[in-house]
Amino acid sequence: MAIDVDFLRRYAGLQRPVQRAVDAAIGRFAEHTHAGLHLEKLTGARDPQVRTIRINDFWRGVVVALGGARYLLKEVLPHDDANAFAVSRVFSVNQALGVLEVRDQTGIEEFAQNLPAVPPGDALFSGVSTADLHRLGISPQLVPLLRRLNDVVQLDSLCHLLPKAQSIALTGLASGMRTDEVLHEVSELILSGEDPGDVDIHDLEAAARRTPDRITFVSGPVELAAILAHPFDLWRVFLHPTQHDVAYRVTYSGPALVTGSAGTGKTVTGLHRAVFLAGRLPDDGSKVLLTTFTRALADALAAQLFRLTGDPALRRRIEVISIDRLAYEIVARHRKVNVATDEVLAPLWQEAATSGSTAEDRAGRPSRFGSVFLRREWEQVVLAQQLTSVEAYREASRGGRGTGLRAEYRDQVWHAITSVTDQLTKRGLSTHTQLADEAADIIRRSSPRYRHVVVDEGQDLHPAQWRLLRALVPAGPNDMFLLADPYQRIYDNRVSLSTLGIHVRGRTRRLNVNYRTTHQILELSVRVLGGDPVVGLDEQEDTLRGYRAVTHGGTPQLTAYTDRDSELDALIERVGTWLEQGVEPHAIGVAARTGALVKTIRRTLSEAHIDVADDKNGIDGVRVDTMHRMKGLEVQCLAVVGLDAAVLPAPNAVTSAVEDPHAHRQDLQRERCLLFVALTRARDVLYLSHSGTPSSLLPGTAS
Ligand SMILES: Nc1ncnc2c1ncn2[C@@H]1O[C@H](COP(=O)(O)OP(=O)(O)OP(=O)(O)O)[C@@H](O)[C@H]1O
Repeated sequence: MAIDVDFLRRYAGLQRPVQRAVDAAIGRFAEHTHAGLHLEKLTGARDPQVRTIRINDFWRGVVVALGGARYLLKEVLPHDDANAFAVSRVFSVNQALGVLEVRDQTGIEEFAQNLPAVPPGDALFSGVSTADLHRLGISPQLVPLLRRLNDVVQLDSLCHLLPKAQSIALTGLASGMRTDEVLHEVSELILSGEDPGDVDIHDLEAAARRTPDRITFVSGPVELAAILAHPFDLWRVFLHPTQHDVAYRVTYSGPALVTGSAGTGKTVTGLHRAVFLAGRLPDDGSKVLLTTFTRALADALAAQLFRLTGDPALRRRIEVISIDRLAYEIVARHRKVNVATDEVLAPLWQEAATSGSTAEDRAGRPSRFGSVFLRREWEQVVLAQQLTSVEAYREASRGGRGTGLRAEYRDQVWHAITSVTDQLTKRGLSTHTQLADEAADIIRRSSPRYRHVVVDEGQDLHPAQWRLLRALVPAGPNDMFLLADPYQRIYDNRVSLSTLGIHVRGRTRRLNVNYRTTHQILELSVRVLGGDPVVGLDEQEDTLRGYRAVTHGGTPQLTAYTDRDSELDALIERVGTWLEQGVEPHAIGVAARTGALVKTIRRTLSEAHIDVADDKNGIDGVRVDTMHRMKGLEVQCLAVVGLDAAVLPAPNAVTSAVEDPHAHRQDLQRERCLLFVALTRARDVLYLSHSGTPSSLLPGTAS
């Protein structure tokens, strides 16, 4: 049995007793078809393969016979609507794309009757040959009618009755595109450019299997019940053809990298991959590691995994844990671990920056390096390359770290760094990055722990974390499945996987369709990025060509206030309106650049009696967080506030252009990515505000 996405959407909206009646009817239907009983056909049906089944006195299901004993559950509708639907629809295979299509045949016939005759030579498609229409997947039965259209207004009315692919193709042709351009566009939009292989227009089942974004096959009642239990989570069941192909490919000969910008379903694809791999593991205790950047994201992954598979045996084979936690646990099995928190580290770096030796700058003045510079140098150069001596540091390449450092500066920087690391050693403290390398060493000395690893949010991992991941799984087919978006890199880790022994060449795939945000929100978010090229984990320049959203909505609103108080008053009103409109508190988010501003907003909303979420204490409410902590999450309505020139880009996170122009550009780009991450968390509604001068990162303001 197969299920259509329309059926599931409709089912989700039914009252529970009706849902139960649907469940029972499907059960009876399955038994009857197994017993070889046939459903009664409808008189006057345009397509003899369409039938209906009784749910109760008021509701009926619409079913399509795909051939053999296979049936597609297409719809569930009130009695009369179900009959009208079933009588009018025709199911067929698109001869160009191989996907299953449905058209409103009765509607098309009525349309044809009302169409005025067209004088010969004046027809809309007179310049397009029948062979070309065929090549584009237009149903042969439609061609005589298409020959009678003489303008795009008529075409628009007809398109509502046609399958999506055919309506896209005809609209493209009517707009003056060439046949090959239209074919390319349709194939991209419907199949993501995949080759459908040999198409048999009589094989409805094969066509249904080529339509995984609309149709899913279930193996039996258990799987069916699991799907019906969560009808809103369409992602669990319907994957876009590219997502499907990427997640369910039987073998990648080595590490595979899936890129795609915000909301393209990387996480969803990674979850499906983890389940697919787990399902193929022998029952000998082997495991899949599913890991990500932070604990909050790992918790979100675990919750999604729980919804994706109800099979406890499968779930046991997938370990979901953040990379920091994993490193900690591995090391903690060998020695007592105390993690150096930011509260401990910040003053240490501050002290290193303000005391210790100085070197002379070019003008002969004594100079020191700032704490942010020193800390980044330690993480991005010293720890990244595992440098353990000043000699090694003097020789090290500082690729991506801005202008060069003279030898005497390097000695000074090394001295400052060791003053901090000595302190850490003395106090028995380790940072997460240090723990990752220590854990990698431990694993290398023992043995790999997993058969496969799946890594989400890979763009922000540190080389030490990649070394750990590499050690955790033996190199070979399907060893590593990596998901990353270089446009969402919001920390400073610039990694080349190949230098870390992770070779993805020839195994990179791209997802382009954004399922989360509206076209309007995406358009604004992409403008924030500013068009500077970014380099991915595979060292290739990334591009946003083809990146698009499938839904439309209102234009994001940017509002200016003279001061913060009025901005926050407006925020209270905005959030209040969303709540009044029935948006659940946890589906509302508020993001700001700094922790201080987040604190103020939390307090302000609480004082206005709006519940604010508190994960630590399990309190549900509006999620108010920094842009960094919004990474990977999504909400229905989002307010991004405090977008003032003085706050974004954050002055303390951007090296001055005078000090280091290269680092300055990189820092600005990172701040842009951060704003991009924040804006793309919004599903339906995005509200932006600032006090005083707006941030230069907002489109339309000078940068
Ligand atoms: N094939 C699909 N059908 C329906 N919804 C989908 C599909 N794929 C993804 N989605 C939905 O789109 C949203 C984004 O998916 P997901 O979080 O996997 O994207 P992502 O690429 O990991 O995003 P980001 O990088 O921004 O965190 C989710 O709400 C998800 O349920």
